[in-house]
Amino acid sequence: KSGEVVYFNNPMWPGEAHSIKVEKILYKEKSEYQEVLVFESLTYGKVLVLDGIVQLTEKDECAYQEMIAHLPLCSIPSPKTVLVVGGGDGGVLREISRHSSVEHIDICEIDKMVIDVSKKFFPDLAVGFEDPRVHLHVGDAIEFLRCAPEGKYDAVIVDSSDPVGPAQELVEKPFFETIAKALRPGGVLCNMAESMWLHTHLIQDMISICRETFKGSVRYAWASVPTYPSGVIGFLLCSTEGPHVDFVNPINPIEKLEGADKHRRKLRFYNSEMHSAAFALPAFLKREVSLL
Ligand SMILES: NCCCN[C@H]1CC[C@H](N)CC1
Repeated sequence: KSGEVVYFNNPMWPGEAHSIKVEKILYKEKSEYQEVLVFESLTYGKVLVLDGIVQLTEKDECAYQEMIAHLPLCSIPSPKTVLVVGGGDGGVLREISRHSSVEHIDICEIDKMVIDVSKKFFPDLAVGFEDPRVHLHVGDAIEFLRCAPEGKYDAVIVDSSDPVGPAQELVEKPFFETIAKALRPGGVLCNMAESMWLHTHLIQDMISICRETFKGSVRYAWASVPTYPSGVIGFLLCSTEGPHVDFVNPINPIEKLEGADKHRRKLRFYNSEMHSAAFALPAFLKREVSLL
């Protein structure tokens, strides 16, 4: 209710809860897949919640959307064909469309309600759907990728919710194998990869699977997102066999793209320094997930 504080606790982060003060509930319905909630918060703008898990807030969504899109796309010379798995709020599409080299963007989102709710309550994110290069597929990404042509994509971005509920299968080996098949040689994957403080076992499992599945590089990066549990979120960057990809030093720096579009919203988080810094990892993580 308005004025109350809502507590987000979940088996994904036992023994702790994150709380945000609610000003006004704006939307609350059950879709075919999950409960969709939107509320106006006191200090983070509007907030999107799926099955009791914060997906984004207007105040800090820039960190996640900009990093998950530009870490992969700035790591290859001239991305042309991109696939987004999930991402129904449109924020990642908004970021991909900054890249003038991109000619075709497929997005596969399972829950139409997320798209409709974002268009109604989060126009600054849903603007991503207006780009003429975007081709929307409402359905299960497992099926979509099973049928995807071999070597079609330069980049795949998996902007998923937590692997509990609809996104469960998106961290399993068969799914990663279909992504590797759909990527061209030297193509790149950027996958949401949870919290270094809370999920090192899951991160280790994902890294092991990706090391077997992607014969290029596998690197872990992270960013600060205050409204995600433990205040950080990780990204797993993988490249397929082929032209070497150096994820740490962006070959296609965003700064050369900026200013191209006067009326486009400015970047609020990502830049080439943040890109490189994102791959610096704490000692415990390097040890625990056997990262070089
Ligand atoms: N496109 C909005 C972000 C979706 N990804 C988030 C990653 C962290 C999760 N705990 C919640 C969803």
